[in-house]
Formats: sequence, C-alpha cells, structure tokens
Amino acid sequence: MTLTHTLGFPRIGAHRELKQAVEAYWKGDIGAEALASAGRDLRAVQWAREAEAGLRWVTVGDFAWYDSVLDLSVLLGAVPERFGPVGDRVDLDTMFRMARGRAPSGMPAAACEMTKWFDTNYHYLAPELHQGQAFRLASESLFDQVREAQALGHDPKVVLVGPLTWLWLGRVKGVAFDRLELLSRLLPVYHAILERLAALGVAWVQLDEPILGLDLPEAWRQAFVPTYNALAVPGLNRLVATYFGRLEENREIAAALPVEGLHVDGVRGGDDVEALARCLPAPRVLSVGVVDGRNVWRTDLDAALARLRSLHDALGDRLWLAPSCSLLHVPVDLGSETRLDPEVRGWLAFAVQKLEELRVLARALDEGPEAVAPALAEARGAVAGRRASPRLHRPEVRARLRAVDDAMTRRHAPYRERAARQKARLGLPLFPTTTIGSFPQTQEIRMARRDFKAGRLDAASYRRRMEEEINAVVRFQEEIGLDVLVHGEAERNDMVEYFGEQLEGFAFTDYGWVQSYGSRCVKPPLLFGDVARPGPMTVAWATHAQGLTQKPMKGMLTGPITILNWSFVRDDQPRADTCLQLALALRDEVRDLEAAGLPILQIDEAAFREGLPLRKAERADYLAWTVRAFRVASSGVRDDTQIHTHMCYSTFNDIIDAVAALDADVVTIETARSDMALLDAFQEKAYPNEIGPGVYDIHSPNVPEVAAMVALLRKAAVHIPAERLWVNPDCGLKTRGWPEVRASLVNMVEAARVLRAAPPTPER
Ligand SMILES: Nc1nc2c(c(=O)[nH]1)N[C@@H](CNc1ccc(C(=O)N[C@@H](CCC(=O)N[C@@H](CCC(=O)N[C@@H](CCC(=O)O)C(=O)O)C(=O)O)C(=O)O)cc1)CN2
Ligand code: MET
Ligand SMILES: [Zn+2]
Repeated sequence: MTLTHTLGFPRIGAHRELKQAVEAYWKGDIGAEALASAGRDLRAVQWAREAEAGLRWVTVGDFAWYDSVLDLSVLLGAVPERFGPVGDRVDLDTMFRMARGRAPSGMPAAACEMTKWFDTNYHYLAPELHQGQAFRLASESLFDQVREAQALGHDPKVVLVGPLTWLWLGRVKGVAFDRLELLSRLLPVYHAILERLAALGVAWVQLDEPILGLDLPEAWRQAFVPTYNALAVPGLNRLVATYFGRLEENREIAAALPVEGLHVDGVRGGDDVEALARCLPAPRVLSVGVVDGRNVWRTDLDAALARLRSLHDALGDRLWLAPSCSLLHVPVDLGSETRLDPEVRGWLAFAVQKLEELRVLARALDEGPEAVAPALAEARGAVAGRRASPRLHRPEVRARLRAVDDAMTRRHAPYRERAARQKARLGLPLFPTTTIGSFPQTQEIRMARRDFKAGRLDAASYRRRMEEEINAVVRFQEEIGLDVLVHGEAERNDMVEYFGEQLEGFAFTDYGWVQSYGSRCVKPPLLFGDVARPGPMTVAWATHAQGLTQKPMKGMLTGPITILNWSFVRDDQPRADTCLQLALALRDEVRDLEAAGLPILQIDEAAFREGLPLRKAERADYLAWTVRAFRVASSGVRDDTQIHTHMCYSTFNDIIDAVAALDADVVTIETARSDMALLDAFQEKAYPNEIGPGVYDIHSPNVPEVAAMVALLRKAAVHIPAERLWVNPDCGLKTRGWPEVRASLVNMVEAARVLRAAPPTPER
C-alpha cells in the first residue's frame, strides 16, 4: 500500500485560535493552564484531520506556541545567559522571553534574532551559539505531546529540525568560531531525544534538513553521513526531509545517508525525485512531495499520477506520498470560504484539501485510477477550467507589458543631482527622522473595519473614522518633532492584501490565514489573472494627510516584488511577467501621488531578499527582473521627488549591488537586532545613496533608550557618511501599542538631536 503522511500541518487553527490564546496569555487574561488546554484542543483537532485523511501517522512536533525552531533550541538547552538561570527544565515564560523579550513572568531581556525561514514569509528565532557551548535535554514538551497523541489513539511520527540545519541557522555570539565545531556536543543530545522517542514507541522520526537544497561548504556536506551514523537508535526509523530546492550536488549525499528514508521536494526539486528513485538502495523509503506545500492551486492529479506511476513501479511500497514541504505555508481549510467567488474557489486546495489529494493519488496507484475516477475527473475539470478561464487574460495589460522600454526604468538625473534638488525642496536637517509607515493598528481600528466590511458601518462613516485616526497620527508626529511624516496606514488590513483588494486579477479569502511569526498571521491574496489598476488606490488618504501639515508627507506603497512574494500567485506564466504587471500598476499610482503633491514616496520591498533563490546560480536572473520591475514602478517621477524603499529581515551582503541598482534615493533597513552588523554590506562605496539603518527593534515591546540609539547611530556613521544617514525604527509600528510607540519615538527624536549637537567624525 502506498502510504501518505505530512511533513507538518498549520498550527494556528482554522480561525486563528492559537493567536487568540497566546495573546490572551501575554495580556494576562488567561493563565498557563488555560493556555495549555487551548494547545491540547488545537492539536486534537489537527491530528483528527490527519487521521481522517487516512495518513499513516499523525505528525507530532509541528506545534509550537511561537516557533518550532525556538522550541527545539529550548529542548536542546540552548538558552542564552541573559534570560537568567533556568532550572532543569526550561519554563514557558523563558521561551516567550526568548521570542519577544518579555513574558508574564521573568525579567525583560533583548529577544533573540528573528529571521526568514529560507525563502518563505515564515520567521524563526535564530539559535544563539557560542564557542564551547554545552547542550542538554531541557524540555519535556515534545514527549508530552507524543503521549498526548497516543492517548487520543493516534500513531505519531515526530518531526524535528535536524542537527545540521539547526546549527546552520544558528547565529554566532561573542568570539567568532566555526559553528560546525559544536556538532560533536550537539549529537549526544539529539541521540538522547531519539532514544526517549523510541522508548515511547515512536516508530518514525522525521529530521528536516532543508539545507541540503543550498550551496553548502564542503565541510558541511561531509558532516552529513557521520552525523546520521551517530544518530542511529535501535528500533527507530529516521526519515531525513529535504525541501524548497534542488539537491543538485548534494544528491549523492542524500542518497548515501545512513537512514531509513528520504523525503524530496517533487515540486521545486526538478528531477531529484526521479534520480533518487534510481539510486536509493532498498529498503530505504522515498517520500515524494507531490502536492505543492507553498501554493494554493489544486494539483493536476493526472500529471502527478503519470509521474508517480513509474516511481511506484520501481519502488513499490517504498514510495510514500506527501506535500512538498510542511503545510505551515498554506491556509488550513477551503471549507471555511463560503463567500469566495465559486469559480476561483474551484481552483483551490488548502491544507485539508491537499491531504485529500494525497489520498486520491495513493488510491489511484494502489487500486488503479478507476477506483477514484470521480475525484480525478473533478480535479481535471478544475485544472482545465482555470487554464481556460477568460478571467485570466487582459489584452491591454499584455500590450502594455510588451511596450516597456529602457527609458521607463531610469530616473532622469543620477542620484547626486537628484539629492541636491530634493534637498532644496525638502529642507531637512542632518539625521532626518522618520518612521517606516504604519502606526499602531488598534483594536478600535480593526473593529471599525470589521463593521465596515460586514455592512454595519457605512462607507462615509468608515472614511471619517480612518481620517480621524490619520489626523491624530499626524498631530502626534508634529508634536514630537519628526521630520518626515507618514499617514500611518490605518486603512490597511495588511500592506499586501490591501493593494490586492484594489487591483484587478486578485481574489481574497475570509480565513486564509498563514502564520508569519509568533501570533502574527497574514492572509495572502490570490493573484490569479492579469493585473490592472482600475483607479487610484492611496491618493485620497495621502492627500488628506499632506493637507494636515507643512512638513513633508511620505506617500506609502507596497512594491511589486513584495506583492508578488507575499501573494499566492498564478503558476501559468513566469513570475517575472506577473511582477512587471504589478510594477506597471504601481507606476501609475506613483505618478498620481506625485501629481497630488506628495514630495516623498516610499515603495516597500520588504520581501525583496526573501524571494532570492536559494541557489546562487539562479540569483542573477531573479535580481535582474526584480530590479527592473522596481525601477519601472519608481522611475516615472521628477528628480525632486524623493523615492524611499524599505527592507526588513535581510542579509544584504549577497544582494547589495542589486539594492544599489534599485536606485532608490533612500533605503531604510532592519539592523537593530543584529547590532548594525548588517551595515557591513553598506560601506560607503557599495551603497551610494542614503540609508536609514533601523535604530530600534519594533518586534519587541521594550522601549529603547536614547543612549542605545545614539550608540547604534555612531556605529552606523563609521560605515556611512553622516550626510547620508537617516534615523528611523527597524520596521512599521502596526504591531505595537501606543504607549510604547510614544515613548520609543520621543527617545528616537532625542537621539537624533544628540547626534546633531555632536556629529560623529568620519573615521576613514
Ligand atoms: N503580508 C505581510 N507579510 C509580512 C509583513 C506584513 O506586514 N504583511 N510584515 C513582516 C512581519 N509579519 C507580520 C505579519 C502579520 C502582522 C499582523 O499584524 N497581522 C495581523 C493581521 C492583520 C490583518 O489582516 N488584520 C485585519 C483584521 C483581522 C482581524 O483579526 N479582525 C478581527 C477584528 C479585530 C480584532 O479582533 O483584532 C475579526 O475580524 O474578528 C484588519 O486589520 O482588517 C495579526 O496577525 O493580528 C504583522 C507583521 C513580514 N511579513
Ligand atoms: N510600510 C510598512 C509598515 O510600516 C512596511 C512594513 S515592512 C514589513 O508597516
Ligand atoms: Zn519592515
């Protein structure tokens, strides 16, 4: 029999129950016992769904209150010293303090660094590593969850990130050293974990090693076989899971791993699956990720079956079926979407539906396609229907795409000349202060929007409510003395979904939530067809805001690459084409904002780095079409209009030339959690324009001290001449509360004043 399983399932619940429970606990509305009970309920529902779908096991270990990499760090006893002495077992609030700097109990401390999980919009907390670090088994939570699943009558497969990927994701603190040195200290703890799992009767453990899809240094490649030799435990089977990219030169390593099974991404892995099916020695299992875990379109089951049939012939029961990666990256259940356009709905599959697709495929292999003929026919109809739908195509958009020429990708004058004109127009001081765009999205704002969308609040009242919010935000910024103001983005549910809602070619869900980090979720819009802008999207709000102040107002847009990367996008044309369609729509918006009198426009490209291909060989191509798209969106303006862009969670070393090639007048970036280390890439010569290195971390509720921000800016001034430095937070303030925002920004403006009074002297 062909067995099916899943690498992981969304942990947030179909209606974000996890978010509600965790946030209530942080606020003190519920205690640890109620939180624990909410977790048990969520897991019970999730396992029931996996069991109902006929999976061979339920997956245990994919649940986490905040992040599963963080949970693993806790399990391994990798808790940084600043979180204080921890007992034999690390407690819940220590874990929450590592994640966000504070918890209902325990002293606040700087949170661990949070960054993107490979090329997804999911964030993990980076393990902190230091030379000579000791590890120990420091949590019972995983084993408790195994028993919990067993008590519910399920047979669990446990998932953990593997030791090499965990180390790879780690950040070295203190003295620089090779983190691979820690492997020998880490393996005994992994071994102990596996022994505990074997003792509980767990038959299979899935160890995720997605770094096998990266260009790895030779020493790391060589470490794989010895690592898995060291992790053999009698009676326990190990499935090493790879995903997100092609194995390429690491294929042989994967095939040689001394483990009982291997999972390979059948969607992004090219012909890895076929190659491994030929060389993987029996009795090893090959788990094939046939169903896309990263997108929401229904699987072309005929095509999948055609591909699987020869694998099935070759491997027999050694062939397992799974989604390409964990289903963490897709929404939970299409069944919740009662208001979605029925035609579009028919094209989709969320996590629950993807498990069903696996069941159909497995039965078709085992019993022949006749056994599942109605399901196959339905899927065939859906796939063909999407391909043939007239709603996908707009000839005028296609024509415009063909007409894009090089002139559309260039500003009139080079940066130096533009800077002079912008200076004359804007009259900003040295170290100009600004924010990244959003101000707190309060409960009241969200309630008003909910009432508006539900028809309980009319459009005029909603508009007035949002304008009042803008008025208050502008007044506040003037009062504390910020130099470049923003309108605060109150009217936006999300920086991507908001634009999707105003463009043709998109559809939306009500419950299509996907975890981004911790309790924060996003609802990626569905980009299914050619993109067009029926009318201005932000001009009315921006004009209202500019009318309230003499200070420069910064118009705020989300850029084409970020809309692309944070939507579920069509797979029937190259992403580059879709991106350029978005760029053309934004170019029109940019020009409308300029004509409306906005002197500064920010085009956020928060997801620019995230979308960078994992393999170096594919990067130049991505950077070429993304840079072109950004320039098409941003270049249609006068020289004295200042273009900003913003990027967060980025490592810039490998993309600095491309960031420079965007030719934005100002780029604001995330640097505070990494103590300005990211600025190395921006050394004067590498980045020619202005830059705002974030001076405090907005992902933590802690208020930054003036002195700390002054110190960070002095550090920044070592790399970048003071005339080109801006002062701003790391990112938008939408997730923060007003009290912290007030205190933090007052301190930030003060930090800029301190620096203006005693400017740093350049160190050359
Ligand atoms: N797409 C995207 N990706 C991103 C970011 C981003 O901003 N957008 N930022 C970076 C960090 N990631 C983030 C992801 C999410 C949030 C965030 O704040 N999400 C909100 C949801 C935002 C949203 O869509 N809100 C809706 C309403 C959602 C809602 O819960 N409404 C309630 C009512 C109000 C309430 O109870 O709060 C309801 O309908 O019942 C709105 O404002 O309209 C959340 O999880 O809480 C922040 C940062 C990286 N990736
Ligand atoms: N302008 C956006 C904001 O401030 C940029 C956020 S980047 C994730 O919210
Ligand atoms: Zn940001």
